[in-house]
Amino acid sequence: MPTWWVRKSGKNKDDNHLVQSQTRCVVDKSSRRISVDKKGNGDPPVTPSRCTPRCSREFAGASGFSGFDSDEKKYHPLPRPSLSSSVPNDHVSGSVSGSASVSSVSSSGSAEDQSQLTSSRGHCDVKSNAVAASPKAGTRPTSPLHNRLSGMSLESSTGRNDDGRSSEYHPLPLPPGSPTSPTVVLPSSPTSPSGVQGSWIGGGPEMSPLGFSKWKKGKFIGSGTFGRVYQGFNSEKGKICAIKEVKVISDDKNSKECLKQLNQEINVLSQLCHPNIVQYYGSELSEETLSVYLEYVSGGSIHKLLTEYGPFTEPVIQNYTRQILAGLAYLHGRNTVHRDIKGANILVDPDGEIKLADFGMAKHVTAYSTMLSFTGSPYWMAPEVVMHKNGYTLAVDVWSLGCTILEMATAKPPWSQFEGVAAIFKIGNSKDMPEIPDHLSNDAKNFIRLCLQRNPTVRPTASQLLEHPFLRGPSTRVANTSMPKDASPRFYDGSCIQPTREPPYSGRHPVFHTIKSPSRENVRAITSLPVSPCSSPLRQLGPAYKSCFLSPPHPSYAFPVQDSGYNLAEFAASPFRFKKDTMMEPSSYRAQAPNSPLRSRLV
Ligand SMILES: Nc1ncnc2c1ncn2[C@@H]1O[C@H](COP(=O)(O)OP(=O)(O)OP(=O)(O)O)[C@@H](O)[C@H]1O
Repeated sequence: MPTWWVRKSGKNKDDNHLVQSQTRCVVDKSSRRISVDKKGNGDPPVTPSRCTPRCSREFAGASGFSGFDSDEKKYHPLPRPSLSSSVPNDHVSGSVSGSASVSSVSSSGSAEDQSQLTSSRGHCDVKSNAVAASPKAGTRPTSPLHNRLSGMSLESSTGRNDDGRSSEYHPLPLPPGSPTSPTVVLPSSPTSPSGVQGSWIGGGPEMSPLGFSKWKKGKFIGSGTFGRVYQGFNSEKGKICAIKEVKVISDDKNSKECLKQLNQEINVLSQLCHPNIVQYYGSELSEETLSVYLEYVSGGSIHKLLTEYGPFTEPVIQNYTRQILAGLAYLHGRNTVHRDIKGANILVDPDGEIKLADFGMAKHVTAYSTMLSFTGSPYWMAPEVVMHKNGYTLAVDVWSLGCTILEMATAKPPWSQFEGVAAIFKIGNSKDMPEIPDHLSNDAKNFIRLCLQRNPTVRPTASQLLEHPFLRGPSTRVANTSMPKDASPRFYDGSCIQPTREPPYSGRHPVFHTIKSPSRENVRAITSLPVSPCSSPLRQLGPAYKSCFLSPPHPSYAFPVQDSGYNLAEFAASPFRFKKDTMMEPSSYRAQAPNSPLRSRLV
């Protein structure tokens, strides 16, 4: 069994070692995720996006728990828990200062992620709703984190304190778009003695009358790189949820990283509402843990299904792919990139409905920003990510989708015959296309090839791919038994709401092609040129590999090689064909000398 497929714990240890020692990339314990941060030096300033009707809600998620920088010298804002002590009303409202505090801690790519997310929401006034929205709004919590972070042990497996008492919880925010969605946002607290700034996650009447969380933690489902997942139960509504939990341990680097990831997930998910994206219900901070409450998807992940039942048939692949794309089109329509699309992060409910999950890597992209961090799971990673170019776009998800389709067809990801660094080389520095199983239809093969084009600017967008014949073929009709019953976003109790920032859905089925994909202008702005191979993790491998740094752009950046029997030109000529971006034409690239200053920071 190839090492990539072994479950996380303890697997690929040798491989991890190899990657870490040779490339200084960080490879997680599963070796399926690599992270390389690059300093955001010289980044253009992030311009806040315009205020939308949902901004106040977004503040609740964004301004609260503001992320953790891996740089130990910097402050690490933590949620401000508990509602126990009083606070003057003027602290409860007003334009949020959270973004400022976030920005102040941002220097790495990861922290920059946070600041971008927050900055984009940073100019909305939440004053008017603040006090009215929550009965608790007139009280300001003290931050038990101050005590906790000075070294308390936080091990508990029950979700309750070891003495049996419940922790104090944050009220849960209502789902996005809720008319009564609370908008209480507290300004950042002064820095605590432990050097941690406090801020508050969300708010809302999701506490029981006694002040305890309505959510009860149930059986353990599984653990990921950044936390443990449990089943949960809403004691008032009788609804099941998934609880993603991270322990808050002071002065623990790992805990901070996990908290940062979970906060990232909260920031992104709290703004999303789509049938093919796992629904965010709320989050709470107790004395010991940060918990995120999510829609429970009982079927498990595509990865799990593949492990248990083997490769999927083409109709199933079609069906799942279409739903994944629907979720991606929605996400990309909000200029948000998932960055970690793979079977393990795509859940399936018992009806075969797909839910994109695990948004810990997701990031909002603005026209003025470039994505600088190198993060994700290597086998599903796009070449431009592997090569750590000066910016990449929503197109990275399309590449990963192509890899996921291959994963569904073969029960293993592309390049799985290669280990660690070798796989990274193959993806980033070869012209090779991963093997596509022969048994797939020509439509399927063509679809995969379109996704796996090395030049991100010629990759079709998610919306464009929804129109591809592969998803419209006869087998789609056979397999299409579980399209979302209702494409409208939903409250956590199942009722539907209309998205505020999205083109309205018409009727019972989503009109996905109306979702506006980011303009090519934006893509240009996002994608900084030239290609900068010097920032690639491959560069860390030393002089022996330097020849690759001066390589001209791959010829494979041209339209992909034709597969026998399928007329790719026909697809290229179709109305939804994407345009080539002349900005990314090979002549636009400038080679960078291998001894140019290294601009990336590998952690
Ligand atoms: N909303 C959910 N409903 C049901 N199960 C879930 C839900 N979210 C996650 N899980 C399950 O919990 C386990 C851990 O998920 P998590 O997202 O933390 O990690 P992962 O995706 O497996 O790995 P990684 O974090 O490395 O990508 C997985 O088995 C996943 O299928």
